[in-house]
Amino acid sequence: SPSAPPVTLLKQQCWHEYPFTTSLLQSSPYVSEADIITPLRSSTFANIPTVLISSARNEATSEHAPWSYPPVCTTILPHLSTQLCVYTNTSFSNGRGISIFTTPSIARDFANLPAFQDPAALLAKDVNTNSGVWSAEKIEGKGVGLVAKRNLEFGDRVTAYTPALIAVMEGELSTAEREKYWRIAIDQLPKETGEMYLGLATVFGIKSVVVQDVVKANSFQLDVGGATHLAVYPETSRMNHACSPNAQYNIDPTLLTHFVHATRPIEKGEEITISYTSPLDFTDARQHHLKENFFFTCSCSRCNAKDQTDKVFRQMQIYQNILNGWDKPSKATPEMAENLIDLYRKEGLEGFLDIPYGYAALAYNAVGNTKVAEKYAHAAKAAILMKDGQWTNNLKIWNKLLENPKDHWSYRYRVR
Ligand SMILES: C[S@@+](CC[C@H](N)C(=O)[O-])C[C@H]1O[C@@H](n2cnc3c(N)ncnc32)[C@H](O)[C@@H]1O
Repeated sequence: SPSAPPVTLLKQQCWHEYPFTTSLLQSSPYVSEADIITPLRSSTFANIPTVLISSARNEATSEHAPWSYPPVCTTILPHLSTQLCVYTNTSFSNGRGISIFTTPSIARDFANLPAFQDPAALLAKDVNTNSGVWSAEKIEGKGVGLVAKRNLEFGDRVTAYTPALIAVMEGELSTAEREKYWRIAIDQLPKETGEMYLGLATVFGIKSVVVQDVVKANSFQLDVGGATHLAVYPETSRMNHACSPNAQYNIDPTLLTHFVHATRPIEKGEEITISYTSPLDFTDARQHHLKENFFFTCSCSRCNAKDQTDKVFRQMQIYQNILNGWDKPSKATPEMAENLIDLYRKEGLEGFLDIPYGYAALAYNAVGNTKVAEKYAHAAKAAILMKDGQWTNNLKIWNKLLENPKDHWSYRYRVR
């Protein structure tokens, strides 16, 4: 009979936890209100090592390949024990260009990615091509947002873009120093890309630190070379937040590309939204996160129906706890997993269905119904691909079950 180590196995797999570790729209720690109140003074530079800026506008030479200019670097920073430099490739993706502020060693990691090594890889996936399904328009109370130009179905692609700027997270430079480097990064970009960047929304509207202000309002987290970077995708950045978003995003780190897909039918003229915070949280926590990090008060349908939303969320947690418990006897049933799926749908959480689909796959397998278990394992995989992309380990969990559901630890576990 199959071995049954479910509790520890689930813990190791942590699959029930991953909604809380999704890479969210990232609020940058840079630029604080203090920067507005206290004008930047020369004393800000007091403890900063002398900056070695080479002439940034030299002719491109193979000496710096794949970078179009000689890297512009700080001195070795004490805590990082390395320099940080601006690297720009102006011909990246058919002349869209890209600038990266990172360490020399991580810059080499970037340069080795398929995004740089294999331009056909971006073309093959139609990256940086206008999908024609959205337009950027003014939305009452939200600034600019993306609106559907035609009806969209589940799974339709909305956007796929590479960033204009990627900057490593560090706490060593002062706001003024950082701005100096990041400004070079933007100035070295092709004109159109640089202008698009500088036209994006800001949080504080402070001209002297505009490059960081744009990052504050618009960056996504991207992990490369073992370090967290902030990335700004100008077109995608126009997408506003909703706690029941109709689109879901994932970032492919090998292509540096941010993909967005529709998670339910979207009508022509409807706003296309993603979630900036975990929608699997109580309303106060979501509101707090949005206010603290993105400086707006969310008035989406779920926030406006706080009592109802929180009541449903509580019920979802109860179901999930039962379905995730593998002690016997158990109250978990396939019907409970079906109810959980319904609640996710009713709350407009179609982009997060990988979780209840996963519970359903296990709940059906646990009573020996391998056919329906397989159906839900496939559905969980499709949802994971949309939410976490193809590189996530979470796919392996369901591939394992699909190899042979009868050999899986969960098979008939609750009827034995
Ligand atoms: C990434 S930008 C989104 C695009 C932005 N609306 C623009 O005009 O470019 C994030 C900013 O948009 C605004 N925003 C996003 N979602 C919103 C919402 N649901 N309600 C109000 N403002 C929102 C906030 O000012 C937030 O800091």
